Amino acid sequence: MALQPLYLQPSIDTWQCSELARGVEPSRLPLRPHHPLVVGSFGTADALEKLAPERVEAACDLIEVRLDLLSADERRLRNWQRFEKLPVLFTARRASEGGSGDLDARARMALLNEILDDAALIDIEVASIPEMGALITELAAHELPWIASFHDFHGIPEIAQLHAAKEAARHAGAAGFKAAFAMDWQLDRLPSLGQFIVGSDFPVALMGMGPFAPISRVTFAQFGSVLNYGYLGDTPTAPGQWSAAQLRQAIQSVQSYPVS
Ligand SMILES: O=C1C[C@@](O)(C(=O)O)C[C@@H](O)[C@@H]1O
Repeated sequence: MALQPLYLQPSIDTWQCSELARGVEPSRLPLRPHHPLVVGSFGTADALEKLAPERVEAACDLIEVRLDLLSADERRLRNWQRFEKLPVLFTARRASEGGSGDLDARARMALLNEILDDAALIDIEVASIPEMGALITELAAHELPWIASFHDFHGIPEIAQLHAAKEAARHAGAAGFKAAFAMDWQLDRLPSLGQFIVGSDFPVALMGMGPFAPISRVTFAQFGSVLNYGYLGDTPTAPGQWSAAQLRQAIQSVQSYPVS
């Protein structure tokens, strides 16, 4: 499969300032300012095996395969190759940020190393950067971009904490920064979180989890969040996710009202 790596662009048109500027032609950047992408996330091997590619293509711009949710036999099938028109983002999530199987850094790197030829983008937690240096070096050698992620299942981080995590991601050579956090009632935090996206010269994706996940995901997309996750099949990969098809439709319905 010869898919191009996926390059991320900041939500405002300042990509020249970012790490991305190194040798990358803007024309190769599929993310355009205020044009958020929808990520269809597979929560089960069954969906990966059975969903019709046309249905998946209609629901999202790229797919996420959660390697930590698949058995060794299921991974060997490489069923993600059925979706040859879509870029694939691979994730092997650490347990402390919601991953399955309590995989240590070595095991997660081994899973990711197996699929590099099929990958357009890799997810590495900001917290895993220090222990996954070997993989990060390998990705740089393959010119394969990666997104640095951050998860908080208890509440919304302070902007200063998000800023520090984003700068750690940028410093380590990530192509973007993504944070998912529990949002129970704090809708009043949406404007400042939105401004965190709008004011960034580095690609940022934010998403709430829990009761206000749906409203937050549409709102953050309006602010220019670059990756917006929904599930494919019947099993969400985070609490409160929309299905990818619903999310895409909702984002499309508000796309004439971008916030910047
Ligand atoms: O990091 C993320 C985002 C996510 O947690 C969400 O909130 O939609 C879903 C995960 O599968 C993915 O790896």
